[in-house]
Amino acid sequence: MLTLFKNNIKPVSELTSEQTAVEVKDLNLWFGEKHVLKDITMRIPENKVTALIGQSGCGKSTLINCFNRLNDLYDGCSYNGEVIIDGKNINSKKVNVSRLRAKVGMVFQRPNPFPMSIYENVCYGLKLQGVKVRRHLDDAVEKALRQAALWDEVKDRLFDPAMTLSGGQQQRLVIARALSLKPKVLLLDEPTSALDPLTTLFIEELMESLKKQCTIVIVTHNMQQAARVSDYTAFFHQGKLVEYADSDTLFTMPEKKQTEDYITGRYG
Ligand SMILES: Nc1ncnc2c1ncn2[C@@H]1O[C@H](COP(=O)(O)OP(=O)(O)OP(=O)(O)O)[C@@H](O)[C@H]1O
Repeated sequence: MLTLFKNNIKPVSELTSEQTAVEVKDLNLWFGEKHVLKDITMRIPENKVTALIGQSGCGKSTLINCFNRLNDLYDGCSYNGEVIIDGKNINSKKVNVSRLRAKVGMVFQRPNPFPMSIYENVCYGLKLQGVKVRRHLDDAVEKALRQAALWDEVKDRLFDPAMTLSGGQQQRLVIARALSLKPKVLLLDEPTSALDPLTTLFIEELMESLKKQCTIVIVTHNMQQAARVSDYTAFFHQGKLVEYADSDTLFTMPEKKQTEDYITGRYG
């Protein structure tokens, strides 16, 4: 049996719970009457990049929003099934949602820095958590900005408004803001679709280095990007998980015709 793929990438069927950052079990979600996620079961491997692909409206964003309970913000949303992170079902009513959202960071398509300085943006979450000592905040800000490959560009202007940064810098700032809380999982919802090709490449390289410290889940419409950056890829259609495999296999030998049609651009 072939168990060792390149870069230590195992087939998804062989992932154990120790190697899993997020385990999704029989997850169903509705917006009102509309059944949006249908019986999703999958293991998202730790310290890897997993890409979610599929036609617009198939439920990719809704699924990652289940990993930090963002769907709770929408009236009329209901769900059942389990999402297990750190051995706990985060759908349980007992879960502290603020703590969960620190552990599971999120970056959206459009950079969304807060209207405050670069420095204040990065330490915003830490201050909310009660960190007050200036030296601790300084250290955390520098560390997060270095991890997001932004430190050299902003170290002399930390107290400038974040809005004075370019789009690509703003996106890295938002990544630094999430990293300052040492997330276990970083969710990226089409993080480069508003950026130019060079900045996109920069963010893609960043993902490769960040996966050493956290698990990355990226929603993308860009097949080349999914093939380039991800270790695993899941293909969804109309709320169902159609195929999930290591990316090399999914992009070169998909099992299902539907997957092949999508990745070769025959539909979608
Ligand atoms: N807050 C909401 N209220 C009602 N319906 C919603 C809400 N959010 C998403 N939907 C619906 O759920 C379905 C899945 O949407 P979702 O945004 O998850 O798809 P997606 O695959 O991420 O699409 P895209 O690639 O266009 O971002 C769509 O039919 C969408 O209209």
